Amino acid sequence: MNNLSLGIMEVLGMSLGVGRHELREFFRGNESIMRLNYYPPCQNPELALGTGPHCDPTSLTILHQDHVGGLQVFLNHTWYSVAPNPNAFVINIGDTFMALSNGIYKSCLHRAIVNRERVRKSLAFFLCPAKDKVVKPPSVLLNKQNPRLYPDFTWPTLLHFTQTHYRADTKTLDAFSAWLPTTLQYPNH
Ligand SMILES: O=C(O)CCC(=O)C(=O)O
Ligand SMILES: [Fe+2]
Repeated sequence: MNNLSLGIMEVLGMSLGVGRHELREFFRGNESIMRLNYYPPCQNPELALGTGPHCDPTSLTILHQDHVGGLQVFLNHTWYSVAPNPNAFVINIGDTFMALSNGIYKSCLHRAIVNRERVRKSLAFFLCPAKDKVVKPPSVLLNKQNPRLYPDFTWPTLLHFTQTHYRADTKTLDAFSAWLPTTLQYPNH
């Protein structure tokens, strides 16, 4: 998974015009997380969600769904189901990569619904930068027309923010950018 995520970073780096090695290098020694989600059957699936709407605060998510299905993404005011395919991964951009690409790649709002009959499992690998890496876009992505959108930060600070101050949604990076200067002023915040 780690190798695959770094390979995807090479492709994303090439698509951004920053070259093949820069992002792979950035994620060297990464602090990635693997999570198994287990969704039991639910008597009232229309009243419950398996995972509520959120954007992943991490950099890149590689998600494996089993054959049951339940992942949905939000696009143009509509929730779309992502067809389950146990032979494929779903690749999701997270907020940290949105910041790293200076907003060129966008994180996407998604959720998981439950159903009445069947257990569902999904496996998610989240690529996250090493603790001390400062998240800032490569300089080739910045110019007068494309100024910095987000401040410098490190992954543990964003993780702390989303775990204790804010439920990750489409506005996480904006809320984080507003909150960050207050923590520098009051470090125990
Ligand atoms: O179970 C799923 O399909 C989605 C899970 C998810 O979004 C997450 O773990 O961040
Ligand atoms: Fe997610």
